[in-house]
Amino acid sequence: MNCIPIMISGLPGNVARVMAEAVLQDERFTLVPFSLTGEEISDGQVAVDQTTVTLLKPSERERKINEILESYPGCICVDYTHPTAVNDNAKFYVAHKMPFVMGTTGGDRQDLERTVKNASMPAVIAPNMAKQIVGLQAMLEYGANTFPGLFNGFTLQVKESHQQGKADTSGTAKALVACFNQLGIDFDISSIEKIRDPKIQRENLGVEAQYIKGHAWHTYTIQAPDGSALFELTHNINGRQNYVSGTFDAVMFLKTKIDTNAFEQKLFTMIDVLTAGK
Ligand SMILES: NC(=O)C1=CN([C@@H]2O[C@H](COP(=O)(O)OP(=O)(O)OC[C@H]3O[C@@H](n4cnc5c(N)ncnc54)[C@H](OP(=O)(O)O)[C@@H]3O)[C@@H](O)[C@H]2O)C=CC1
Ligand SMILES: O=C(O)C1=N[C@H](C(=O)O)C[C@H](O)C1
Repeated sequence: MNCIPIMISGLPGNVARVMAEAVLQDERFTLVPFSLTGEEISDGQVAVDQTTVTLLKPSERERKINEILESYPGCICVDYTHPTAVNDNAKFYVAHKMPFVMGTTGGDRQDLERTVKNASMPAVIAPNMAKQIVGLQAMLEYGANTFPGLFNGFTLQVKESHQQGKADTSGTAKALVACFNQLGIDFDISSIEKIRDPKIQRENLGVEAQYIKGHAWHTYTIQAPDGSALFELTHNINGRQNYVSGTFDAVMFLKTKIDTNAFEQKLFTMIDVLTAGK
């Protein structure tokens, strides 16, 4: 089988590096030696293992992309960049008919969905690519759709802890809050408690030192108004390896859709990917 060319956007960022290294280890894929990055980047190239990747600033990408696509036909993009880049990057991929997996959170999510729905190629968009968390999301969505209002009047507390540099409120937490809202709980995403202080993470939460710079710990606490019932859901991810398998499943999902020309629908979620892989 020919290798699928993968362009990882977001190098030299944390997740993009993990993904690029994993692409190099996976015989299904070949790493496109270019990466969309930010305007402030100083170095023009980064090394990923033995591969030199050229970084393309927003001001440089238009000039290079046609040559890249000629050299790597069928290229699929994987975007792990920055909330401020989500919408422009999606528009860039769509303009150049590049299917993509958008792992980056934040940005204008309604605009992102509109961009993909009007595109000629499909995309997978998900705030979390860890398959077990996607499964939890699917369970909660089922519950919310099947038993709307089940938790009417209950209260919710959401705490999410991530590495200090995380720019935005967790997209995963926002997605689960939407399910809790449908279940009847009045809660606004602005009330999500963001924990970014390494001291609190170490001493209060117990995040291991090795994961302080890369972890995603979420706890959702639901209580009955009279205090007679309490429910708690926690999902803690340490490091970034847990996102690789789901990301690559999303790439293979898009490849199958494209090869079978079966994509009237353009916008897909990780629940679509998980369901297809049952
Ligand atoms: N869906 C999922 O499963 C997961 C999603 N995420 C999300 O992925 C994103 C990246 O996380 P993380 O790697 O930790 O973040 P980092 O800050 O480590 O990396 C972000 C990278 O994006 C680059 N960047 C900034 N602006 C642009 C732009 N306009 N175009 C292209 N690249 C740009 C940055 O470059 P510069 O240094 O120049 O700013 C940086 O290298 C976040 O939104 C995070 O929430 C993270 C983990 C899992
Ligand atoms: O920035 C991260 O690290 C993560 N971001 C995603 C989010 O915002 O939900 C997924 C996970 O929490 C890790």
